[in-house]
Amino acid sequence: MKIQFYKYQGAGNDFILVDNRENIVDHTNPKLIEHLCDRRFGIGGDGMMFLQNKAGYDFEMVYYNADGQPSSMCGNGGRCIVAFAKFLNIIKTDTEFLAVDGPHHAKISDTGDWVSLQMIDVHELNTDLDAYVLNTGSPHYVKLVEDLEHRDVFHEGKAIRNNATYREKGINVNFVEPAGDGYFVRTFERGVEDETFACGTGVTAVALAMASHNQKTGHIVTPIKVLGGNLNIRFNYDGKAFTDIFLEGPAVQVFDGEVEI
Ligand SMILES: N[C@H](CCC[C@H](N)C(=O)O)C(=O)O
Repeated sequence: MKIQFYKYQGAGNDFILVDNRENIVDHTNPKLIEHLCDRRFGIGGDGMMFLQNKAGYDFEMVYYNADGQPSSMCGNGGRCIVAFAKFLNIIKTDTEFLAVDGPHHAKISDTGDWVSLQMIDVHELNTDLDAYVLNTGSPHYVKLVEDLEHRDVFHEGKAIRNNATYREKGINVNFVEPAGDGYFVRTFERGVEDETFACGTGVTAVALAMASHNQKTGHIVTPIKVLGGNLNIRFNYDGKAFTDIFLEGPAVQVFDGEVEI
């Protein structure tokens, strides 16, 4: 069977999207998703998403990592599926959709390429030696480093993701250093098992952890540079809970096509 697919990227984190409102694709086949995400034998992507109908919401986001396995929340994927929903004329500039971590509100620019996605509130921030560990819809490890540009993020990130603490469930590993009035972040992503050009739930985790690290409270806006561009995180922090968290940035349709599945 041939299906229509659309390729999107959000700050270089890239995804294959399918309009599955007619439920034509059985996406419970990890080998198929893994093949389609393969950058040489398939379309290529950090993950794959299916837009589906859901009573009470504009749509449902079903997300898989590049390894073909169902995943926790994908922030950049959430921003891209909102742009996809606008492209499909399902929404205009505001939306409420359902994802694996619950309902999400999002706004999209009239031009359809800038999306502000509300993330779940965060009430727990733990530490692991000198790193921070928190869940922003996906689990994240955040470590302040120096000379990030020259660090071996793949091997250092892979080692942490597979150590005795995290091996079983995995974790996304974010390395961060101050840059301008924000931060530079590089991420080794679970389920991609490689460094990606951006990680939305990851930069969100970094912004929250850095507010706590610097003991900043109130309404905070954190600009973050990633390999694939720039993202912005806005949130409220009272010293305990992080609320009204928005991940903002570009979401661009790169190409579309048909693929035999
Ligand atoms: N790899 C992540 C999910 C995708 C996260 C990332 N692409 C984002 O933008 O949040 C995990 O397995 O937890």
